[in-house]
Amino acid sequence: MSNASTKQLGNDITVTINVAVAVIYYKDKYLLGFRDKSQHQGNRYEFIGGKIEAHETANQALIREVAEETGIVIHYNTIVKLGRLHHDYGDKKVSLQVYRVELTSHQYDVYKHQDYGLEGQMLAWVNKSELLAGSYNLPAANKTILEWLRLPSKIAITYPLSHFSTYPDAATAWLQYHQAHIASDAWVYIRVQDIGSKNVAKQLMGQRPDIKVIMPDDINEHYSNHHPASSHQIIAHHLTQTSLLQWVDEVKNNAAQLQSLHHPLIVSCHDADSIYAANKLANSRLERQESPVIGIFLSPVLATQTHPDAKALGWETWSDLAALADMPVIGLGGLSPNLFTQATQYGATSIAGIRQFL
Ligand SMILES: Nc1nc2c([nH]c(=O)n2[C@@H]2O[C@H](COP(=O)(O)OP(=O)(O)OP(=O)(O)O)[C@@H](O)[C@H]2O)c(=O)[nH]1
Repeated sequence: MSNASTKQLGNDITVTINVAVAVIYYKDKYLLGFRDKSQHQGNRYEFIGGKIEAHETANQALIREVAEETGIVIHYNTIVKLGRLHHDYGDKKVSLQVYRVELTSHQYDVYKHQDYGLEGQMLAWVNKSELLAGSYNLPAANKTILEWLRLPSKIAITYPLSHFSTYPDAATAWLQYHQAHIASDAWVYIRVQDIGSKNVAKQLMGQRPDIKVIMPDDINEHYSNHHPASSHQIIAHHLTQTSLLQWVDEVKNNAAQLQSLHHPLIVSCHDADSIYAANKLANSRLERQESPVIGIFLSPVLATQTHPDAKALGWETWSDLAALADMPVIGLGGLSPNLFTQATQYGATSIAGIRQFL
């Protein structure tokens, strides 16, 4: 990997600096460095990282930079790719390759009182909630990284209404079940497919104001315009693979519709082509300063009861596909919450499901 790629456009030569960035954390504590005022984007906090040298992979650069700047050896830690993003600071263009690195309790104990890094820079362990609330002044490109970090480790998906079709009143049964079973403050993808379900979705949000909701994109209008009270609960919109590919094909009206989605997006992908489409969408939204694509549901990892005809990818193929994505990847299909650690070893930032996640 080259540390700088050069693009010539007429007389305008722009150099992009490739940077490896480590989001180092232990439980709710996140490690920030402070950039000296003489540096680019100086007098701001940053995640530990630096330029990728010509002979290095991003991963190698990450391990080297973390060791050089802090002394922490992360060679044996699980390193999960969060995403890649480009940012033009005007005076400099950067391409950040961002990874999440969870420290062991021993590593945290050793380094938690280290106030300065090995290059003399100030270090700080900060609370995740304050970091995400914007309490620390970071370079502008990091805004998207903070959006990615909002994703929880587990996401629940609701049952389809048809799951309750044997009940005399399926909608009431659906509502009662989800109202009682969703964990507090959980992120829930309310997968509603018809008008009747949309109504119960609204009722569920009313009964459970604590939950953060991922909504199908086609009912954005419905909720934003008619239910502003519950719209603060909508944390992201979901885009099916079909809608995503239609966007790429620039199907009539679809692009405009996507621009009208003001919340972050989570998209579904099942193959490499759709992941490339998701990358394209993410890039375009970044350039237009629209809210970012914060994740991909990549499925099915394993065989599922809900989609018995879909061929499972298996962890190895899933992992190869996840590596292509420029944003966090959520494992979906045949998973249970206790597979989270295993999933991270294959590159998942989060896992999702219906059964056992509710
Ligand atoms: N380490 C780090 N760099 C970041 C972050 N966000 C961000 O935009 N960058 C940008 O990525 C580049 C980092 O490379 P660097 O730290 O080696 O660059 P530098 O020019 O400050 O270092 P140098 O003095 O060695 O040339 C800088 O342009 C910096 O502004 C971040 O969270 N961490």
